[in-house]
Amino acid sequence: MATSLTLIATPCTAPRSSSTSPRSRPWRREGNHAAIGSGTCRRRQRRHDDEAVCLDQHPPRTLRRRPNGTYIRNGPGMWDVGEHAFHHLFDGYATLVRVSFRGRSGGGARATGAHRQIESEAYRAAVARGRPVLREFSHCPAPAKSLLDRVGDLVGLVTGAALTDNPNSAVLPLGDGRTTKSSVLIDPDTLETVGRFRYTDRLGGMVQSAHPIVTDTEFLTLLPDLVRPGHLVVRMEAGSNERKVIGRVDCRGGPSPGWLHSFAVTEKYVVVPEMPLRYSSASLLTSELAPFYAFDWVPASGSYMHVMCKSTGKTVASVEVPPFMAIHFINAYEEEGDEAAVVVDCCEHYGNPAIIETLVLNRLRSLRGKDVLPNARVGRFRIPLDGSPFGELETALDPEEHGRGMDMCSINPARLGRKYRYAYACGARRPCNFPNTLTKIDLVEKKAKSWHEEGSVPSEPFFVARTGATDEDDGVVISVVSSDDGEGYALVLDATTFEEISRVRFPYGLPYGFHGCWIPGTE
Ligand SMILES: CC(=O)/C=C/C=C(C)/C=C/C1=C(C)CCCC1(C)C
Ligand SMILES: CC(/C=C/C=O)=C\C=C\C=O
Ligand SMILES: [Fe+2]
Repeated sequence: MATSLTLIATPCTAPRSSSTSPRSRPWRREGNHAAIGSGTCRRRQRRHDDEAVCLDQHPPRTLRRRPNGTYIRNGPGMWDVGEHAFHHLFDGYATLVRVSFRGRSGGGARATGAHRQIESEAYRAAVARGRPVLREFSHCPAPAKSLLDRVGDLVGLVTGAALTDNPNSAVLPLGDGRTTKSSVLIDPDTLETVGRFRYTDRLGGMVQSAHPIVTDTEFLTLLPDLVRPGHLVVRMEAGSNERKVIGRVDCRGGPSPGWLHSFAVTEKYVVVPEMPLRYSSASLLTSELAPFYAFDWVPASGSYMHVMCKSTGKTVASVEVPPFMAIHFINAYEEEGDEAAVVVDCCEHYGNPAIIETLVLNRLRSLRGKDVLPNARVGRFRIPLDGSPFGELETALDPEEHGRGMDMCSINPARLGRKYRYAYACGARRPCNFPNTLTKIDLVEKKAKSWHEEGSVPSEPFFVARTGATDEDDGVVISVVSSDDGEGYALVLDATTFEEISRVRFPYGLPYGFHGCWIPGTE
């Protein structure tokens, strides 16, 4: 049986029934894929199946770092449907990109690539009707005209059926090697949408963190509770379809939970962030946009970090912290001793939600070369475990090291929840309106090394360890790049030196995308 993968719908996981089997629909490539970096829309028709692509020559010293396996990346690749053009980067219908590397001992190497739309119900309905039908990140469908339809709309909002199931953020292989969890199941070879996941529990959860943490043994995620403001921390064992509640964290500020795109874990704890960018219940109920789409920015509500023990479900620390704005958490670890604490790192936007507006598509397309990317840093929280009411937030290294911009991070997964040294992220070479470098951040030396190519927009640098590696940075970093001329390639960097090993050219432009995963090949 082919390995299946989980695509985590962002963030609506409401299971939907479907009358047509996704398999019965031939794949079609509607709309266009706009490489946001170049601002061009490439309308060349392409089959979804493999296109021959070549690996550039490798300098001999890098041969032992040649990857062997498949990289799959997800992201919002289609921003136009019918006459409708989406407004925000996060609205686009999910597009998968796959690059399969076949390293050969003693010489050559080959790689093939493919891309394909995910057939979520949101995507299928939009294609069928020639306009978006469900609520996307920045788009609310027009309210129904008749009273009956309005009742239908309200039911849709309450049950979550009106919210998107467009899974445009992450793609995760489940640790059980058996099957996949979450809303959309993907065949990693053909990228075909092969089914939908149904939880067997009754936790509901219209909305969940876009970045569940998946290991060989478990799947951890957070479910926001908008009725009694708080978060459920839930766990699903590998091989099970049933999420179980570990515990609940009550919100300390605001009328609703903070947006939780991602979160962090240590070996013993789950860290639940609560930032002032909070779900807008009014927006969700009235289907009207809030100042930040589905969110309000409520600085007066405060910022907090909660730490829950994974084994007991008890909240062992709940501290107020300086205001913060973070979409992505990098990693966390425990510090023992007299001053026991949990250290949590994130891509922090100086407590400023402006990054959300920066990602509006017409700004990305029209402000190229203008220095309008808001500053960001590696924000390091220290959460004391001695009952103190406050936690600290400091800047982990001089942000000039990464051009005062940073987001879209990865680490060596072997360091998850443990003390670590290296983070990989997209950084900035200014002036720019979007992260345009790949950066390797050394959190011990407090230095960064960067890769940059004029006019190119690289996506998240994804770390893949070398088989048998023991050093934290022994491996490669993979990123899919949209180049200035609208073309696209997958880039492989040596994670130690951060020098280029190879690039795999796609014979056509690729859309910008978000997060990827790695499926090791057979040796
Ligand atoms: C891709 C990414 O980073 C974020 C995407 C976020 C989405 C699609 C969020 C959607 C929504 C909420 C966060 C709250 C409920 C409404 C809805 C618009 C589905
Ligand atoms: C692309 C992005 C932030 C860039 C900031 O500099 C965030 C994407 C989030 C999706 O997962
Ligand atoms: Fe993300």
